[in-house]
Amino acid sequence: MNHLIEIKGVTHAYQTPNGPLPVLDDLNLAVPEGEFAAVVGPSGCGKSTLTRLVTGLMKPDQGEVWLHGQLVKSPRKTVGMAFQNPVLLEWRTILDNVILPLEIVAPSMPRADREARAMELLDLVGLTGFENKRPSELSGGMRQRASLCRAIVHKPEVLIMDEPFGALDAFTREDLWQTMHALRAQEPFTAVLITHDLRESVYLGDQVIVLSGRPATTQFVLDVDYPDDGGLRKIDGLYTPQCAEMLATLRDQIKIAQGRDPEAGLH
Ligand SMILES: Nc1ncnc2c1ncn2[C@@H]1O[C@H](COP(=O)(O)OP(=O)(O)OP(=O)(O)O)[C@@H](O)[C@H]1O
Repeated sequence: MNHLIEIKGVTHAYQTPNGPLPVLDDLNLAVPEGEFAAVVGPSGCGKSTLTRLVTGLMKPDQGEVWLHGQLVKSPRKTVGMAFQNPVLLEWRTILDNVILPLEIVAPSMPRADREARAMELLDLVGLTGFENKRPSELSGGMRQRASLCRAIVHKPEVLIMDEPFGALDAFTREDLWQTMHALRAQEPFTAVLITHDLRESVYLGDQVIVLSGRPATTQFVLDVDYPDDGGLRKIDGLYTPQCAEMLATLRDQIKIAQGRDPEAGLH
């Protein structure tokens, strides 16, 4: 199979005043082109560290990260990023914020073409009419929609998302989940989503990767078999026995990752 992202035997430790802090230990994962991988694991296990390695912002002590058949040795321009707090520039309009990656990756692209590309995405996420507003004039959910447009405007080879929906209320979050599927249907991309929300991981993921406690290794991989509704994933599907079973499996795996007994009660 053609894997767009391959992480092979990655081991990493941070150097701290108290000595090395091992964070990742012989971590392996592979994401095929066009697939959406959700990564879950105990708090502090090393999920964000993993994103820094995939984007080339850091080099692992051992092991290799491959993107599109190329060994990652330095920061990659062609990666899209979205974070919990959308870092939009207040002195730019929403349209100019979305255009920003094109200014870096495609400096010779005519302004009109950049605007057309950004407007196409803003339309897809329901932000037509807000393109000339400043970020502070938008709600948190709208800002996150704009930030998702900015993350994919330059058609990145991979989209990395670190808890992009974590700070949103439950209704807005579900709206954004559906927006993600709409964006993918329009222009397929390969994505890695870091999340603490197991329902989110199942709704959005083609595979869910459970990391062990720190130092993290790949503990379990769930291939998501979402109830099919004519090729569409509906939120209601989360409440079917099929999804309940996947969620129960993931909950048990998280307990194991935390060093708890899945058969035990709350404690
Ligand atoms: N630059 C750094 N220097 C030293 N230690 C670090 C550094 N960055 C992260 N750490 C530590 O490494 C561990 C893993 O951090 P990381 O942010 O990757 O975990 P995480 O799984 O994303 O956490 P959370 O689930 O809480 O968001 C944590 O204990 C953190 O304190």
